[in-house]
This record gives sequence, structure tokens and C-alpha cells, in this order.
Amino acid sequence: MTTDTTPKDTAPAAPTPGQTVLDARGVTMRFGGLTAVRNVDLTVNSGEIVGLIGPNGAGKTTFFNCLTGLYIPTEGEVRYKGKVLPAKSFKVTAAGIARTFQNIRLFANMTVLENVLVGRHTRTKEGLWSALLRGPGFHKAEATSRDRAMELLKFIGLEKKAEHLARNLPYGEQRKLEIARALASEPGLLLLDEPTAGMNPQETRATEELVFAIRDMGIAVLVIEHDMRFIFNLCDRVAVLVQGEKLVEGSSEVVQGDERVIAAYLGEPFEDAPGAKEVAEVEAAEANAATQTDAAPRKENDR
Ligand SMILES: Nc1ncnc2c1ncn2[C@@H]1O[C@H](COP(=O)(O)OP(=O)(O)OP(=O)(O)O)[C@@H](O)[C@H]1O
Repeated sequence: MTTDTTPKDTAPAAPTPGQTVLDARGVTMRFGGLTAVRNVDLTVNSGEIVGLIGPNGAGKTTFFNCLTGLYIPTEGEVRYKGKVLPAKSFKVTAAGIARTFQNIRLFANMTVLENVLVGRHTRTKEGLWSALLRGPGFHKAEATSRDRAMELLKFIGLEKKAEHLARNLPYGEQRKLEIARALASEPGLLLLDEPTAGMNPQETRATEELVFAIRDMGIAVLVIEHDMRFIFNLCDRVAVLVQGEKLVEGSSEVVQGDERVIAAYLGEPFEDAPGAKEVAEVEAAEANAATQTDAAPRKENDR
């Protein structure tokens, strides 16, 4: 992925810096007796990358679903660029919010290019009759869509695999393709649900760069992630959900140092890669075991 291949034609007009793109107020989602999200306010401004973190079951994905028309919040209101969001997910996408899911949802037996083309359907003006009759309007629209889809594939570094079947891509590339498909709808706000889940450290770093490049295209980003290194490197602002409620919101520094967040989620101040301490302990134990194994034959020989 390189930033100089940004598909400028497809990028939405950059909103005024600081303009509120997403404004969620008092969002509550109840499932029977369970309140999964309780009275959550959250804004995302243009030019921002905002993180949403919290323990498993805190309500992060439910909140995302309330922002994308999959769920209608029991209470509260969600506005995108000042307008109340429609209650259907395809209308939310058409309005300008795109998302990826925690579990990859590609069309496995379609090509990489076809997957991105599917993501463009909300931006295609040609109707059913035009498509069936395959008139000149249809062919022109199809060519434009292909060009734009190829630009996006270039942007994420998958243009050489355009004709590969999605299911044959390695895991990290499937995740990138999901992002390209979301970008194909030309969003002003991109919601990413655990984009680095299952990735190795190199893939995670590449995803970090990709998200920065997407922000630089003029698209605001809201991201759920359990990888705290990724979140704290990336985000201008982080909101913490615990048991459905927003516990804290602030800069990475503020959130990392907040005792309530440490107690409820982080466990201890974040200083290095998560798990670094555990890795160091395992390595020390292995080194110790190796020393003892080396020592063992000498004992044998001593006898
Ligand atoms: N459709 C549903 N019906 C009933 N309960 C639900 C539904 N969706 C989510 N929940 C419940 O709402 C709560 C919040 O779940 P949610 O998936 O939003 O949490 P999360 O913070 O995204 O967790 P994770 O980090 O594990 O993905 C959980 O108790 C979950 O079981």
C-alpha cells in the first residue's frame, strides 16, 4: 500500500476540518431484560480516528450496529453530518457510513475485483432495466465502476490479484479486501470492527498505515480493537465502554493513565506491546530450560 496511489477521483470531498461527522446521543440498546448499550454519547469529527475499546461483551459491536442501521436503538438518536440516520443498513451506507465486520464477510467464490464492485452498488446510478438491456449507459457505468474499483485495489496493494478468488487470498489480504469493499461505497465515515483480529505483527503495522492513509483521504474512522498498541498509536481520541456505558473518553495518554480503565480493562499501565511481559517470561523460561538440558549430558558423563 502506498499513499501516492490514493484514488483521488473516488475520494469524497474532504469535509471542513473539525466538522462533526457522526453525532450519537443517548444511544441505548436493550435486548429483552439486557441493556447492552446504555445512554452512550459519541461524536466523530472529520479528520479524526476515534477508538472504541472495552472488555468482551461491553457493547462495542452492538453500538456499531446501532450506528449502521442493523439495530434501531431503543433510545437515542444518531446523526450523520447533521441528518438523522435512516433505519435500514443499505440506506446508511448510501448516506455515507461504511463498515467492516468482526468476522470476514467476503463473497468467497467471487474475484477480488468483483467483491469491490459489489461495494460500489450504492454509488451506481444505473437501474435494473439499464442493467438488463445492457445499453450504453450501463456499459459506461460499468467501465467507471471497474476503473474506480481498480484504483482502490491499487490503493490497498491488491491490484495484481484482481482476478484471484477472494477465498484464495491469505487472511491479512482478505481483511484488506474487506476494507477496500467498504471504501468502494465512497464513505465519509468508516467503521472498522476489530480490523487486526488474527493478524501477525507485520500485518497489524500495515493496517495501521492503511488506516492513516484512509484518514488522509478525508474519511473519518471509528475503530473497535482489542490490540491496545494499535489503538494508542492510531487514535486521536479513545472512548472506553464497560458494561454498556461509556466510562471514559479522551486522548490515548488520558485513557491509558485512567485508573478506572486500568481496573476495568487494561489491567496495568500500557507501556509496551501487550503481552511483552509474558513473551519475556516465556523466553526466560525457555532459556533456563535450555541451560538445564545442556547441563544434563554433563551429569550423565560425570557418572
Ligand atoms: N442480538 C442480541 N440479542 C441478545 N443479546 C445480545 C445481542 N447482541 C449482543 N447481545 C449481548 O449484548 C452484550 C454486548 O455484546 P457486544 O457483542 O456488543 O459486545 P462487544 O463489546 O462487542 O464484545 P466483544 O469485544 O467480545 O466483541 C453481550 O452481553 C451480548 O451477549
